[in-house]
Amino acid sequence: MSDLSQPYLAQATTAPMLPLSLDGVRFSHRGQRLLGDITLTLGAGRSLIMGPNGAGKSLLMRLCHGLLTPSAGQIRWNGQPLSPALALRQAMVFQRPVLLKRSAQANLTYVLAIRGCPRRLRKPRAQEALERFGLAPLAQRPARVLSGGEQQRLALARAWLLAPDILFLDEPTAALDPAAIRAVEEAVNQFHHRGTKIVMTTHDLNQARRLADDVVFLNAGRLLEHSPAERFFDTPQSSEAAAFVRGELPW
Ligand SMILES: Nc1ncnc2c1ncn2[C@@H]1O[C@H](COP(=O)(O)OP(=O)(O)OP(=O)(O)O)[C@@H](O)[C@H]1O
Repeated sequence: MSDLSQPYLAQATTAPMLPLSLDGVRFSHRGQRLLGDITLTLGAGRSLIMGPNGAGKSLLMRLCHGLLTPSAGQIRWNGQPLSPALALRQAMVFQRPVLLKRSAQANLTYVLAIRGCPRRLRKPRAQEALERFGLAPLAQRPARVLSGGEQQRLALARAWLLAPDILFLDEPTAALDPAAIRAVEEAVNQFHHRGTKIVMTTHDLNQARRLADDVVFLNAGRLLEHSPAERFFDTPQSSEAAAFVRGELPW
């Protein structure tokens, strides 16, 4: 009997993916520079991307995840450009998760099937993930009628089965109530304790204080600061970050 808490690995490569490094990364649209030039290195741990509305947080994550292509500059994973094999080793969870019109359990067995997990292992593995994220009683419920917090945890359970080296989360707790926020934070920490690199955006300063190992602070498409969390919150280096930490920049 295989250990269901261990990931089903179908990766073609297991070479370390970190550090994630951005060198002069720029993103322009119709001649307007929306982000740039970003030079940044992210190592292990939980990196929280913060900044006011429109700062470029989502753009930065989408570029790193490979959903967008930089207009200039380079993104490297341990020195390598993103390849299809490396892309399989990262996952992204959005504010409104994209779920299949099937049961919660079937959303999970589906990704296992796609990744080549043998049929007999799919349901037990899906069940383990549902239990891990407190969703076991909802296994047969259509995923799309789950509450916002439940959908978010289902998206995390699905990511868990993919055993990503890197997990990107774009405002995963926006519009959730405090209990649901805590549940998502606990889920994020389960990934962290498994050794998954977390890159996450949030507007919630308290959440960032609870989760962050380091903070990337963007304002108006520019990188103003990348610091260990304690330093960012205690002695922000720029006046913009200081205003943001005091809650004086519009979110
Ligand atoms: N695909 C795109 N095409 C054109 N403009 C875009 C595109 N995506 C984002 N933008 C613009 O780029 C800027 C940064 O957007 P982004 O979504 O990254 O901000 P954000 O920091 O995540 O903001 P918020 O906190 O409001 O979610 C915004 O002005 C946005 O309108």
